[in-house]
Amino acid sequence: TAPARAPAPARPLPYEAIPRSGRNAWLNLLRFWRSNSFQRFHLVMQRNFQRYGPIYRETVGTYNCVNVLLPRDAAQLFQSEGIFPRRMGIESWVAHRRLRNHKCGIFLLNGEEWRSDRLILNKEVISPAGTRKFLPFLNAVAQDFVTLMHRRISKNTRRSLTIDLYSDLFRFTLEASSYALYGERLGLLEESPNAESQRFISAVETMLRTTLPLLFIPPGLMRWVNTKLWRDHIEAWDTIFKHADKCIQNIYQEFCLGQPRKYSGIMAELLMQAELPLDSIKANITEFTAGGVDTTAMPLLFTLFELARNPSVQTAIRQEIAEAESQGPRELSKVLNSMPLLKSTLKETLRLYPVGITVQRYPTKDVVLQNYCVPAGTLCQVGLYAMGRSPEVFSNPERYDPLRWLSKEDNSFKALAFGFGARQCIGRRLAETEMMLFLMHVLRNFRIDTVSKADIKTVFGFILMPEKPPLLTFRPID
Ligand code: HEC
Ligand SMILES: C[C@@H](NS(C)(=O)=O)c1cncc(N2C(=O)c3ccc(Cl)cc3C2(C)C)c1
Repeated sequence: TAPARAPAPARPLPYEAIPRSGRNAWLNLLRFWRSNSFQRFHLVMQRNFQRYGPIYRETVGTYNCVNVLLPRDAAQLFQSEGIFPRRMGIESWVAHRRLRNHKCGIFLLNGEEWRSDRLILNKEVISPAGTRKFLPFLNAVAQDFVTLMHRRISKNTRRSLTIDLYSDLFRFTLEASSYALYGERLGLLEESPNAESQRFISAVETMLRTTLPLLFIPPGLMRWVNTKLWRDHIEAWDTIFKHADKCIQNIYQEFCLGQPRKYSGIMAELLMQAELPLDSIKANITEFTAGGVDTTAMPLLFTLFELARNPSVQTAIRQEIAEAESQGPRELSKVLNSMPLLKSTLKETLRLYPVGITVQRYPTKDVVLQNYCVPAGTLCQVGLYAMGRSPEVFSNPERYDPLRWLSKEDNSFKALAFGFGARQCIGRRLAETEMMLFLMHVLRNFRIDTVSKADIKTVFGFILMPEKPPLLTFRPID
């Protein structure tokens, strides 16, 4: 008898056979608008994966997208992204740039324009050499944050401080990223932070909040649908650009007076290299200034909360910091590289609270996802929030356990909070370094506790944030 043949691999099923959430696109959009479920987009996706399985198609208004959950499907998307990876654009942002005749930064660019800017910016913003140069600047700001907290506690009769750290964290991340970008201190960690920078921080919040409802409306319509929303959006953008322009003017004047001898931040390096025209430097530095505030503040808040309700993890990290310090004075990047548990803690926070809740790509060639044939050019996205909490991907997903990242398990394509490949987050090293230094100094000086141990509810406001910021208690370690 003929040898038993291995069953031929099942021919991929047609695209039309992919399970679909909700039939009518416009009905979906209406439902979304009415129930304001944009804010629960991450939870809607998680429920859809539970209902339809690891792949499903969604059509909301004009937006049609294939959603995937598993690491191997993310890997497939990465393989088919081509040399000009593309995400869904944000029309309301591009509309503002056109309205004001500003150039776009790499977040909004595509194709050759994106690639040429990105390759030049990589050298100063994300390369190990670039990171080593701005690292001391971030360290100085992290130390000033600890000084600020000690100053506040010393004013208390009790030797502790229980506060909502929300606005302090925004001041910290803006102070740190601005120092790395412009080589200038804004003074946000002083007693009376200056009002202009405060206005900038709230403008970024307003811009992000008003971006969300505009995401799903065709650009031509948005001005008429809701003029207040559109006006607030544009006004917030104008404040953001005015602030960035003021910082850029300061450093540009100094630069024209004579080239700074020592490293004075990313902007100065880009001016000196003169590989990017000034208006491109401005467009990108503005994106980095605004993109470096909320994105990095949120994971710090979530990490402090999780360490407060997981005291054994907090103690283990404090132990690791003490050991890293006990090895005598070394270059800061070496100290950070000798704290794998602290690095895994950031990964664990971003698993449960991914700032960007999805990674999107348009595959440049047909791709097979979950044995369905997905044609080139179809918008696909990896549901990071659902993946991070899926028992199919992580054992005991509800447990905050940084050690899971240090086990010999295969974690490839599981830590996608910064995206992947040539188009991954360019601020990744700045954000990681900023958060590592902040936590190293804060945990070495304070024990963190939290009033309530209950899970924090999250809302999606273009970035993932807590519905209500947790109250945290800081106790100095003598
Ligand atoms: C200083 C700026 C900056 C900071 C800080 C920053 N980002 Fe980004 N991020 C960007 C820019 C710019 C892009 C677009 C990169 C591109 O399109 O080439 C981006 C893109 C991304 C993407 C899409 C990547 C992809 O593969 O499509 C993700 C996800 C992301 N960031 C996550 C994060 C997370 C998580 C944090 C903080 C914990 C963060 N970012 C902090 C600037 C920043
Ligand atoms: C939250 C996440 N969304 S994502 C990219 O995954 O879809 C994200 C990750 N990294 C950076 C950002 N940015 C901002 O917040 C922001 C604000 C204003 C401007 Cl001018 C530019 C930005 C960018 C896009 C840099 C956003």
